[in-house]
Amino acid sequence: MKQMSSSHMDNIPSTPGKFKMEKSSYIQRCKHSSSVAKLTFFVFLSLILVFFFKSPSTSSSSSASQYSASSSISSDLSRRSLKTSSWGGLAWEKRVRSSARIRSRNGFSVLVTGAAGFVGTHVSVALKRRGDGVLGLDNFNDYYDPSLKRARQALLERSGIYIVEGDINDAPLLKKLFELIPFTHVMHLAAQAGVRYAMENPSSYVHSNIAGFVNLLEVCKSANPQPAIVWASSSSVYGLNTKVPFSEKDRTDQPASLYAATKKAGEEIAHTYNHIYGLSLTGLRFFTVYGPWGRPDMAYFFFTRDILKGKSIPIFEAANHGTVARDFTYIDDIVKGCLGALDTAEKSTGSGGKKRGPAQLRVFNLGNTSPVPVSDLVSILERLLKVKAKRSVMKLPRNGDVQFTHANISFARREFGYKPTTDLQTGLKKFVRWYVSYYGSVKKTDQ
Ligand SMILES: O=C(O)[C@H]1O[C@H](OP(=O)(O)OP(=O)(O)OC[C@H]2O[C@@H](n3ccc(=O)[nH]c3=O)[C@H](O)[C@@H]2O)[C@H](O)[C@@H](O)[C@@H]1O
Repeated sequence: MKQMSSSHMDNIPSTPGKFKMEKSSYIQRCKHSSSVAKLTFFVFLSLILVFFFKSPSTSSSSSASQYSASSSISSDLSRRSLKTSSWGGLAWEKRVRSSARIRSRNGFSVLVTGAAGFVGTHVSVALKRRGDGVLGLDNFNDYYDPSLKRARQALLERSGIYIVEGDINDAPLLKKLFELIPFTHVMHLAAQAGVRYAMENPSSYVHSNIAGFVNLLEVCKSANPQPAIVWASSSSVYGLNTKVPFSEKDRTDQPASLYAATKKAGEEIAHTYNHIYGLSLTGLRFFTVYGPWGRPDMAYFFFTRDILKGKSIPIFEAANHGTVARDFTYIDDIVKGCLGALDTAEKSTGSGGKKRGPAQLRVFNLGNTSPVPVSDLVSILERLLKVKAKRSVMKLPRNGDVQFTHANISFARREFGYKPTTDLQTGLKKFVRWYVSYYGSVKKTDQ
């Protein structure tokens, strides 16, 4: 097994694609047209295109709300992105090759989807640091502040990692990447995350976590060689289970949110592609991952922001004042788990879309094994920020949250020595240090 490197980045500074309009080519063509009829036609066409691309459900800013677009529009968009997306060309291919170049003996070449995301950024840096070739893929959607994703991208660029801007639903783009690079592994982290947002925008979960995953697997199964795939599932698949700690052997057929249901669907889809095509697939059930460069939609992150702003913090509690708790897991421990899973992933067995023998299929819990009540999380933040939180205790809303998570990690420990070492207090200290350095120490930060 390769050495696992830690990814301390606390001190250094998934979803429809982006569509760039090529208005100028139309304008130029209009200029050179001798026929008035042609001119009128092109102006008309341009107006339609401008209207189409600027309409709220299809704007190039890839807004979170656009996911509610109908499936016919989104598949139409995927096709359009081929004509208008900015990838391709010799300079682009050179950047792709250089980023994916392996720099250590027996190194991997890894396609990291969701590379501008929280876990994706940390995993990419750790892989690069140990000499693996890393190519990122991300659509930079605005489910949360895209400027944070751009800052992570800048961080990766400084490590020599290029992020291709595109969507996992874009099959021609994925095929092109596999044509250029014989990836040994795919670290698939692009997803629509967040439990509660699934009630607001269900189709974004289907688009990224189901359609996008299938699209990626379709390309991987036809690639030659087929890569081994490690991908992000979620602790939320344990749903309404009450037996703790959660073991991989437990039932996962009672999801409490559509998010959880799409991750569970991903696990079943993984089974199918493993069974039919011989793809090596490892799903990682992450337990509430937190840390520097984290996701602003997660409680520890926006609690920090709101405590500093003097805003009140909604702390959920279950019926009869029941404790709501999470097995919060620090990002560096998760990175070690991801690398351990990659290092022990066996090769896929198929080629040219045909299975040649049985392939590895695994699912692991990656948690911290010590659940902490949300109210204790707030107390730790108060101490670290030296600000008293305005607590507003409220009933756990019925929007997908479960009361309790707790990982049994013995399988990951046995298979690749996974052993989390960061408790919540230590991890949050690193997060707060990063938060203050990133957003400034001003208490009334506004992001
Ligand atoms: O473990 C996982 O698989 C999941 O972990 C997190 O989901 P969650 O644990 O719900 O994380 P947060 O949204 O940060 O919530 C943490 C805790 O704070 C509580 N909370 C959240 C929001 C709020 O306003 N108040 C509040 O008390 C939640 O009920 C939960 O117990 C991530 O958001 C998911 O993407 C991920 O898949």
